[in-house]
Amino acid sequence: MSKDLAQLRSEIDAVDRELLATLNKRAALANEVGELKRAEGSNVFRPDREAAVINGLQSVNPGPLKASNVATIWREVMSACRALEAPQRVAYLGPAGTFSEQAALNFFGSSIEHVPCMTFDEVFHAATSGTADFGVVPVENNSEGVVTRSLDLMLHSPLHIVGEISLLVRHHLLRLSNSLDSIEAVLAHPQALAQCQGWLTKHLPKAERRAVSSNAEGARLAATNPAWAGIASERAGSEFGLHIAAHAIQDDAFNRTRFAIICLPQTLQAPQASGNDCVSLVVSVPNRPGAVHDILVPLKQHGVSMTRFESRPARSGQWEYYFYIDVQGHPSQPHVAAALKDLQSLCAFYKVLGTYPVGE
Ligand SMILES: O=C(O)C(=O)C[C@]1(C(=O)O)C=C[C@@H](O)C=C1
Repeated sequence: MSKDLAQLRSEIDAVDRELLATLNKRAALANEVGELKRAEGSNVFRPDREAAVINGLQSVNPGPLKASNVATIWREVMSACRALEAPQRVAYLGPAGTFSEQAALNFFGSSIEHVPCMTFDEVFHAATSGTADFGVVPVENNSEGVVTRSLDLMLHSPLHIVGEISLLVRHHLLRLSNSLDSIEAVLAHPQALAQCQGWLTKHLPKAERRAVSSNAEGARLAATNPAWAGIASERAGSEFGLHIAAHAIQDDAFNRTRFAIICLPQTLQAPQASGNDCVSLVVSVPNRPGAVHDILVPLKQHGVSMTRFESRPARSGQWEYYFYIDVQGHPSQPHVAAALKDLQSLCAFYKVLGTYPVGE
């Protein structure tokens, strides 16, 4: 005879108690690891170890839990254990409810100390000055291209990139009512206004588009005036008590943003090779014909794939540029090391922004 609901629930209760005892045993072990690390002065956050834990469990997972469930659960378990060792402070473009905050939570799990900042400059400053251990900044959107301020700030920053994460970004039109009538202004970050420009032109041609410091800030302001609307996430909408007047208004249905995880080298050194890695560089070349072509030759010669090539003005008053280049691989691989060495010898300026596992 099959079990009834009460029986099944009482079995679930018993398993939950076993799980709780086991999780606490794990947390106590992590506490001991924390003491060891404090004694030797080593880093608490070890993303390479966390990835190995998750991969190891996925490889022996008999189901019915899916591999992705295993990853989600253990990311949170390790986030909680890590916070017992030492809470990791993470700076991002706030206020609460931004996609940057979501990216921080997806990467570190929810047991972090939040350091919301007003601008990207402030995120860099927080991570450089020690107010935060890590920063999370958007670097690229698949429909709008690079986030120029983040790239410009990386150029002279002592921070390096230790990880990346990409998010599917769905923008909603949020306001105090759920209609599209009588909207005088739409307030959002310039990137979001750009990502929704087609929809805005079609549905709200008369509304002013007002750039503000973040989408969540736009949502916050929209909650103060019934004639204003914001463009932001569902979370920002609930945070400020707004209705979704129009769902998913971004022009590209597969609108994704890539975020970089940045920190001082003493907080976390470049992660070891994971098997699927990326090196981010910024270089400039002497101002002569063919110089840009020349720097690509070593990559071809050593069989290294380039996954990104962006240029930014050098602001020297001349027509000079910095080139942001991502290549596949890890410098511990001889062909990657050889390609980078040859490339560096051709550059007037060469800086490795980071070596890190390719994100989801
Ligand atoms: O193995 C470690 O170094 C730990 O600190 C333990 C642990 C974990 O919970 O498994 C926690 C934090 C680290 O980022 C990696 C793993």
